[in-house]
Amino acid sequence: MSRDKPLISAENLSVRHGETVVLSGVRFAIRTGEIVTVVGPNGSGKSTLIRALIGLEPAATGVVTRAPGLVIGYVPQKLHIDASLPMSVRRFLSLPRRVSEAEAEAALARTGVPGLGARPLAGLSGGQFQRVLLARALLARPEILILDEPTQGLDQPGTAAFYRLIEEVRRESGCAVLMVSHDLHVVMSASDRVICLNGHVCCEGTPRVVSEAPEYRALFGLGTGGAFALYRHVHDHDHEADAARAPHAPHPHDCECDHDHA
Ligand SMILES: Nc1ncnc2c1ncn2[C@@H]1O[C@H](COP(=O)(O)OP(=O)(O)OP(=O)(O)O)[C@@H](O)[C@H]1O
Repeated sequence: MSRDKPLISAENLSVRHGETVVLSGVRFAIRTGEIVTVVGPNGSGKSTLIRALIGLEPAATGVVTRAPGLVIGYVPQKLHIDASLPMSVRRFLSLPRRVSEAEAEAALARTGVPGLGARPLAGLSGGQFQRVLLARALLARPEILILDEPTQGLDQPGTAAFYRLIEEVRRESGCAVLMVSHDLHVVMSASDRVICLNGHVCCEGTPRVVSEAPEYRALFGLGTGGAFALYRHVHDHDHEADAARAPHAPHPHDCECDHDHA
């Protein structure tokens, strides 16, 4: 696959849920080897963007293009497992492609949960389950890994280890990584590019410096980071055209981007 051609791209992408415009005018591209992180407040359309890029949500306007035959390893934000489902971790790892015992165990070891193969899927802790989901995604040998809030359920050391693992996977396999995360200060050090979403692409850029700043507290209420001060902004959108955006979504001018919307 050419390094220059995007693996996935979108032009003027809008997505509706019913009458509500959840995303509007999104331009996006990710290329081989890049780690791109999507951040934004709750309800800002992050999961919707991911799902639209994969083809799980139809575009209301615009177009999404995926490289022909692109192998995607997707870890969704939520995967409901019926507690009565008698499925072992080992069997789950063989869906949809059958993998050998050795491959399955290597993947589990890689993601920090060796020896879990015989356990019932429904009996795993949240953190173990996330790691098993990642193991399954890696077994597909993806050209792009797409992770929607992959560290939910992981403790702090687990979160840091998870991002180190993602970087390792990228380094070794050269795959691209697209993820949604709220762990901004951790993500900042591991991402090549950050996209701030707020119903549209509010700003995007390369993380430069890690610092403490009030913007992050104002936006996410967590009091750490200040990651929004780190973005090198590309201000390529028209806030006047946002009239039709979701009424419940945060107003674009509420976005704590480090630039002047006037
Ligand atoms: N299937 C659906 N039907 C109707 N509305 C939906 C549906 N899925 C999402 N929405 C709405 O679309 C908006 C964006 O949702 P989305 O899940 O993409 O946000 P998000 O940024 O990923 O949020 P979070 O950080 O809470 O995960 C929200 O207002 C949500 O209520």
